[in-house]
Amino acid sequence: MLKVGLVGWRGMVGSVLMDRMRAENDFANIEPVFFSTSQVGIAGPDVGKDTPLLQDARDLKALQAMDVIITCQGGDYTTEVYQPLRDAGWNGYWIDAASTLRMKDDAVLILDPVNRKVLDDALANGVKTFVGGNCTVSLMLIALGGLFEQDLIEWVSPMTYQAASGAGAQNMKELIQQMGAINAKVADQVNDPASAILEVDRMVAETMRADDFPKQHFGAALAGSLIPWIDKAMDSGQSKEEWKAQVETNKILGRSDRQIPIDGICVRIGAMRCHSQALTIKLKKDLPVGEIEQILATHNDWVKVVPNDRELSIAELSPAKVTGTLSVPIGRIRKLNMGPEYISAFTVGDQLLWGAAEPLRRMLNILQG
Ligand SMILES: NC(=O)C1=CN([C@@H]2O[C@H](COP(=O)(O)OP(=O)(O)OC[C@H]3O[C@@H](n4cnc5c(N)ncnc54)[C@H](OP(=O)(O)O)[C@@H]3O)[C@@H](O)[C@H]2O)C=CC1
Ligand SMILES: N[C@@H](CC(=O)OP(=O)(O)O)C(=O)O
Repeated sequence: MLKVGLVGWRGMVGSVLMDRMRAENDFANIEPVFFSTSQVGIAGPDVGKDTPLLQDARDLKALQAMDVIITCQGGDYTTEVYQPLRDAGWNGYWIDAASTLRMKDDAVLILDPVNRKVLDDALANGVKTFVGGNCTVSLMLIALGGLFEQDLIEWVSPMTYQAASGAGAQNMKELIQQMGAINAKVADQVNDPASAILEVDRMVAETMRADDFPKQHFGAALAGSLIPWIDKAMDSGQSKEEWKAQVETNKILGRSDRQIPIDGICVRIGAMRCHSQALTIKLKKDLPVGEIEQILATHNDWVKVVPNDRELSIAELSPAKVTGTLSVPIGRIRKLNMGPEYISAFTVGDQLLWGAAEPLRRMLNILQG
């Protein structure tokens, strides 16, 4: 039985990972050891079997006793601990949700429904470092897996609508505070059938622009508004989130030769934990929509093709419907006026499940054969 160290298990991504591992009975097949950076020595979470008290996540000796370490603790922790642990001679499997190691040559990106062969080859070649991809990238690949697998895509331009959860737990709370602050200011007028909507709108705008509007984490209004920039700025003019789309997609697919161009604009919107993406795709050839839908639908167990129908699109392609599930619906698939090889699509996925936690637990299962 593999001795598995879990770090970051009580954070937001870690909690989703724990829920999934409990639901799939993953703890039955491993010897779990829980680590913490702040709660050393107290009892760990209930996983249906005895576990040692919480160990110090910075204790290299304790970490070296693990066959596998899964971390959702974040990039700073990875930066602090990973290399010293390797330098100390630890040769176990490191499975990480953070982006820190993603572009290292000796790290492979995990998304097994899309790149199982890349993962199997890596394991056969002795790779020991496996990193979950960026949430937007992983969700796009689960949705478009069939077209990528058959090498039918010339390029993709994803325009994203990303949830508050991608920025962290505090940001999710701030979004709700913002909604509450707006409602509190205009509740009487909203409930008064005789009130003038333009006056309500003026009060809302004033509330969002006020100095005391809760925006400590986002730095701007998200409720009733949006933020057209996610992560740091790159020299290319892209945001780092936009830069990740091409480099990570091609790395997940194991393409080192000809890169598939992928570029668009990433936008934060007031959804809770589902990222949505409007995709413009140039195919390598003119395929009937029915055939495209068939290729997409049969690729994996989680993608769900939604017919390009008004009622179905509204019902199925929404963060409210998808949140908390592993389903990745894709719809609005139609030919664009630009030409027969150009199609549109719209996809939604829970960024904490396929976007973060799920690839990690599946990698652990792959290690167990
Ligand atoms: N948020 C996202 O969408 C995604 C995040 N990631 C990666 O995962 C990392 C972790 O993200 P996320 O889960 O959002 O981070 P969190 O801030 O929710 O958790 C990180 C750590 O904070 C500590 N912590 C302190 N106070 C609390 C508290 N009250 N409740 C829970 N934990 C607490 C815990 O460590 P301790 O027990 O040691 O105190 C915990 O493991 C990110 O840095 C990123 O690298 C990857 C993909 C998506
Ligand atoms: N940047 C993503 C969330 C995230 O954590 O991404 P990454 O794992 O690439 O750092 C978002 O804001 O929605």
